[in-house]
Amino acid sequence: MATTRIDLDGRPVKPITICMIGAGGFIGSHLCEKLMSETPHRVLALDVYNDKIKHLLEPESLPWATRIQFHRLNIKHDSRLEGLIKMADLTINLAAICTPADYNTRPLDTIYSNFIDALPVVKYCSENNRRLIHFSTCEVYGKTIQSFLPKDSPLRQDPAYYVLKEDTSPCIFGSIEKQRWSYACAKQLIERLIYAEGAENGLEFTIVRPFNWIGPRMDFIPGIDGPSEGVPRVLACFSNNLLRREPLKLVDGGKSQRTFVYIKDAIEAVLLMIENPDRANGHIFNVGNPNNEVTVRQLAEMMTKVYTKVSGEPYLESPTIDVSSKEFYGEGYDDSDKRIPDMTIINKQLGWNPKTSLWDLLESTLTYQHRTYAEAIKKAMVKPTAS
Ligand SMILES: NC(=O)c1ccc[n+]([C@@H]2O[C@H](COP(=O)([O-])OP(=O)(O)OC[C@H]3O[C@@H](n4cnc5c(N)ncnc54)[C@H](O)[C@@H]3O)[C@@H](O)[C@H]2O)c1
Ligand SMILES: O=C(O)[C@H]1O[C@H](OP(=O)(O)OP(=O)(O)OC[C@H]2O[C@@H](n3ccc(=O)[nH]c3=O)[C@H](O)[C@@H]2O)[C@H](O)[C@@H](O)[C@@H]1O
Repeated sequence: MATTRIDLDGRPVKPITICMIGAGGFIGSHLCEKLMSETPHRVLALDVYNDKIKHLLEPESLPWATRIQFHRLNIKHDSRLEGLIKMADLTINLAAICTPADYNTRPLDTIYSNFIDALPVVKYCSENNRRLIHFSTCEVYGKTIQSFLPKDSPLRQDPAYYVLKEDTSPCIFGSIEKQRWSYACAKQLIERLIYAEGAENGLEFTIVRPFNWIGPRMDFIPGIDGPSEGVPRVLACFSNNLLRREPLKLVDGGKSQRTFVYIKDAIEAVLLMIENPDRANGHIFNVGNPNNEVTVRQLAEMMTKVYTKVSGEPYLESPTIDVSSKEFYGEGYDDSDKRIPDMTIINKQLGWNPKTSLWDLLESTLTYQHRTYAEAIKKAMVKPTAS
């Protein structure tokens, strides 16, 4: 018998129905796993694909079979959307094009996916008085103020110029021809629309700004479970290079900095938002791990060390190679220099803090990558490619 769940204020948590749009993706699949295995909540899982949640949908004998339903639909044009939102107490919208390689090469699809396609979701929630948790991105902060200071300015050491805070930090993007920022700008505008729906029409909303969540099932390995010319996010790119024993490509020397958080830590934060509406409604939350900051070059070096450990394969002589962003992503690329989340608001509202170090999260993730892909890659590399 499942024990009754208690919220942060000691009150019993009532089982709810969640309409999860984009449930078949990286974050959605981990969120569905958590909800099914640890809570009594029900999930209407909406997505175009369900490969990453198939293990939750079959067989019928699974203990949670009656609590999760998959609906294959594209929210761009599907009349079932409003009905599914009305059937649920809460809608979580994860649907997006969210791989940087698409932002400057498919800017229209990126803007439509991250702004236009989200409009009906917000409208249906507001008109039907349904709570919304919307996934934005830490990319809405763009570049830090520090990155515009003179190289030798002592102010560069002052956190006020680089720590990113939900209620005070500006959004600083590159110029219009830097089409990389099509995604972040679309996310910013949907945030502003949601915030306005809250202010003017009383929409109960929470906005999540993930700071580089990484773990198993993130994106795809090109040529194995995704297009061979596809360019996924950095974890999958570097995993692919390691699996194929190729040098890891460092865009513009890998100087950019990121903070990475383990997907399983981040999902705990989302569950707290789900089960503590009084503490989460009306808030924007940074969800990241400020203690896990590395440059991309340091990430490559650490992943190489961890991979050698989990695979038992020897080091490569030249583990990395520098490439220009123009060569790697094409015209219009630009980058965030540094992403350190301020944790004040999420600490105060939800008492959440990440636990897993970068080394540990890479060890479990690369163990998964090696176990899942090593054989398939070996076969693919032996088989001559079709001439
Ligand atoms: N993973 C991260 O670290 C991270 C960081 C910042 C922001 N985010 C945001 O979190 C959300 C989820 O990210 P993710 O990493 O799980 O990405 P993902 O690409 O793995 O998942 C997105 C899912 O949405 C689905 N989808 C997209 N368009 C759709 C449509 N029109 N109709 C139905 N389904 C559609 C896709 O099929 C996919 O399964 C996105 O909004 C993304 O911008 C993620
Ligand atoms: O995950 C997030 O929090 C957000 O950031 C990501 O943006 P970014 O971190 O720039 O995406 P990656 O593709 O993971 O690139 C990270 C860094 O690694 C670099 N990189 C990537 C791939 C590679 O092979 N080599 C390499 O040097 C990129 O240039 C960039 O500086 C994506 O925009 C979204 O998932 C999300 O909005």
